[in-house]
Amino acid sequence: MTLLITNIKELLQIRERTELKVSGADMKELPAIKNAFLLIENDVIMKFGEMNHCTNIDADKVIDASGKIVLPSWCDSHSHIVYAGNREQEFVDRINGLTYEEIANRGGGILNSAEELQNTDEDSLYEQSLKRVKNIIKLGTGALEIKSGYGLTVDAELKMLRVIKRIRENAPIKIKATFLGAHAIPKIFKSDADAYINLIINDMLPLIHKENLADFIDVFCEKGYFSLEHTNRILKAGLEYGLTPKIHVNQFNAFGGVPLAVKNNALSVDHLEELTEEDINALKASNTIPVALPSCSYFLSIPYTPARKLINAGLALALASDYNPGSTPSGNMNFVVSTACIKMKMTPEEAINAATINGAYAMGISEDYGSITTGKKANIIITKDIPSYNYLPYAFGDNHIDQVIINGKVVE
Ligand SMILES: N=CN[C@@H](CCC(=O)O)C(=O)O
Ligand SMILES: [Zn+2]
Repeated sequence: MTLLITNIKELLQIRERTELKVSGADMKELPAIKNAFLLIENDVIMKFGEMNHCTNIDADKVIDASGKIVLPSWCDSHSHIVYAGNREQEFVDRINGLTYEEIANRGGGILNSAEELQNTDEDSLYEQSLKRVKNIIKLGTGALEIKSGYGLTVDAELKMLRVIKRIRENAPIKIKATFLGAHAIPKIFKSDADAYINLIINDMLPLIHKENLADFIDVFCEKGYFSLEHTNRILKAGLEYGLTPKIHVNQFNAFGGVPLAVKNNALSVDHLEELTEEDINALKASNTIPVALPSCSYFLSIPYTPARKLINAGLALALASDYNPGSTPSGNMNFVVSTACIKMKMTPEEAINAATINGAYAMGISEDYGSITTGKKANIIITKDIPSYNYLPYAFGDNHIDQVIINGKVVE
């Protein structure tokens, strides 16, 4: 099956297969071809170039993209899209003056979602979550990382990870799974956090390994959640089972989590609303990619990750949604890209790089996803007729997507 897209106003994000991420000043460049074509064979990008080279191509299906921009689909490297119910009451409580921290301290927050998930059966959890996944595919997401972390018991963490596995088997997009048993300390372990950490290491990890349910390990390294010592123990235990670290760090407080993550060869460090010079220096000497989550900052009214500081220091930066019921009830990567431009002063080129190739890097899949490259997976966004790619983040409230192609097939 071949699919030919012709008369593309601008084909964005053309890269060599060896370019696994884009860093520093290079993020300002978004290699593109104007008046282009793109040929897809089965699920793979076969060929592309200027329209005047589009000769003698006999395709099964042709899409005329006159006036439209074509780019790789979004690679969302941080989500908690598997959850039960919602936390709209906490949203109203925050409007009325409570803080995220106060809500968590009185047993709400992550523990609230955990209780709801523990009481939800696996099929219902799967249905609720798959609906959200289908929704974000229509919004242009073509690769997604999904975390556990709303289970917090052996059974419920396994239930979440099995649901992620079912989504991976049934949704058309690329899915990576992360074990986040260390998302919060359950109430019954409040006065004995070490006992919960032992449960994660001695009970959860071996079972997850046995069923091959996770690619990565995550910890919420934060005051009131998991200390540096806890984080170090859990990451090391995960590494023994072949799970690469990707951690939540510096959301509210910076106290050494970033250098610790780097020491443990973390693939990514996510959040970073707080950031120190020591953190930047640690990242500079590493392959760990920082990941910013602007929708979370927007929703909680907390500081935005200082993107300019990171990029100006020569680092790569990825953007992700953080889709979850508490701090970010949205998985819309178009909003993420706009908000990064508007609030974090990223240029459209930087934001698109951060949400495609660098997002793919933050999931360890940038050899196959995140750019227009011969041989890569044909996961593509075709926009509506828009003046230029700047218009995507500029007109932030509108949906500019006309069609989404996943594995070479148009999503209905
Ligand atoms: N900060 C930790 N975890 C999630 C939010 C969890 C929640 O509030 O349910 C995040 O990345 O924002
Ligand atoms: Zn998160």
